[in-house]
Amino acid sequence: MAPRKFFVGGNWKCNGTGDDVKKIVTLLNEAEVPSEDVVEVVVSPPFVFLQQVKGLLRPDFSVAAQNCWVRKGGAFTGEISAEMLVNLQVPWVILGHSERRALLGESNDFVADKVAYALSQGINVIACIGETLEQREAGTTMEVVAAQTKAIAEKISNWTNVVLAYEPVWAIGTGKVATPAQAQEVHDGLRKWLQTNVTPAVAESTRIIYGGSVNGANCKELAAKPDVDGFLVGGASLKVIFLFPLLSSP
Ligand SMILES: O=C(CO)COP(=O)(O)O
Repeated sequence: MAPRKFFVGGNWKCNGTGDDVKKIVTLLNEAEVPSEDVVEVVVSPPFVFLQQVKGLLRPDFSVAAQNCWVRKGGAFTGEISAEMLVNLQVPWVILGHSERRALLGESNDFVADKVAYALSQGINVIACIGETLEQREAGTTMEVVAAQTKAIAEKISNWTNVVLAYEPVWAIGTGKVATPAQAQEVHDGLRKWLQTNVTPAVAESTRIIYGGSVNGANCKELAAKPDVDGFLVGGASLKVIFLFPLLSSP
């Protein structure tokens, strides 16, 4: 089976202005990085900048939306449908980010429905899962991420276009990165879960990426772990320096 291609996602979250976008994209475009055969780079600006980023960004990088509606579009004020992303030729979407799960009450089932619907429309999905600090301290990390993954697994039959992003909530935006051993333990557990509950082939081919306070200083050690297939970077992705160390790994 082909090795899993390293994946680097930059989640800009709810940040930036049109001018910032121009600056970041210019720097991304100038960066010398390994070929797209080796590393896949996807940046995720806020909806309103997707078109602008798409228009300016180098062709070997692609873009992701940060969310989309759970079903076909219609009378859902404020939402963006998967069909609209297809229409704009946005190939990826991030779904189930913990900020949406926690602040907007997105449940495991709701996220799973979104994943299934986006996939059905031909959009690639970065599906986010992860435990809170309380859950980690209670020793339920694997149980929590397995339940989040199970909800998705029950609603999809093809994992080809899914990247699973393990993002421990306690590590997001806190500067408190998971140790490489902690990340590897959960990624390994998730791969075993996929092996047992989906198929060994899906376990082998699905990329499981890590997110949570990743930066140029800590990414190499994390990337060296066998089950860490890339990153979903938040804060550091607004600074282009994030690319250089990340793309030189593993
Ligand atoms: O939430 C994240 C990526 O989706 C991670 O954010 P930080 O890299 O800012 O911790």
